[in-house]
Amino acid sequence: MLLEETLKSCPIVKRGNYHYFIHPITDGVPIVEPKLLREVAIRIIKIGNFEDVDKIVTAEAMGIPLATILSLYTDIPYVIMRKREYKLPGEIPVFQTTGYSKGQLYLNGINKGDKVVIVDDVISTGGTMIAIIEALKKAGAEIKDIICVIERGNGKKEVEEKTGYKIKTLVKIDVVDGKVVILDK
Ligand SMILES: O=P(O)(O)OC[C@H]1O[C@H](OP(=O)(O)OP(=O)(O)O)[C@H](O)[C@@H]1O
Ligand code: HPA
Repeated sequence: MLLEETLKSCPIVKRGNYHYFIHPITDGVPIVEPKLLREVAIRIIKIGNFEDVDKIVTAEAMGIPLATILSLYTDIPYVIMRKREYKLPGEIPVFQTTGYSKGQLYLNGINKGDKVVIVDDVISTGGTMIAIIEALKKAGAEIKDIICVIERGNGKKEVEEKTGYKIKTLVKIDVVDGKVVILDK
């Protein structure tokens, strides 16, 4: 499939000690082909539970194209956790760490009791997913499903153990000797 094929040939750069892979779905670079975007969206819809869901939730920046296409296919609205503070009433700030960055994420637009599906491009250390789940719990949302396109490292397992939620992914990878390798899940 196109997702696996494009991952195998994508470039790797170092960000501190972190070997960062650069791929259209995770970075929008060098170019996002509609064929790939469609394949990823359809694969997410096939494994995801979008029944009776009020909102799709994602994190800035690279969850946004995914949430947009999923929203168009499912007719479910979406909420973006932004890195910018808006100071709106009820805004929920949470701390986010990744393998190469630290910062804040801000949640708006979720009401108590909302049924949500979380979607993101990658889960690596799991720091971002922990922040998203924490914010949604504070908002009183009911998390119906969590789907990430790509998993690498131990983040998925750690978040599952810590939170009790199951995280679905499309592909598991590792970065070995400057290359992406596809792993069995
Ligand atoms: O499991 P983790 O180690 O937290 O890594 C995963 C997160 O890293 C990336 O986000 P980033 O904050 O770099 O923003 P971007 O979408 O702008 O690249 C990606 O979009 C995930 O949200
Ligand atoms: O290696 C990566 N590449 C792209 N996005 C990411 N988000 C976490 N890790 C990565």
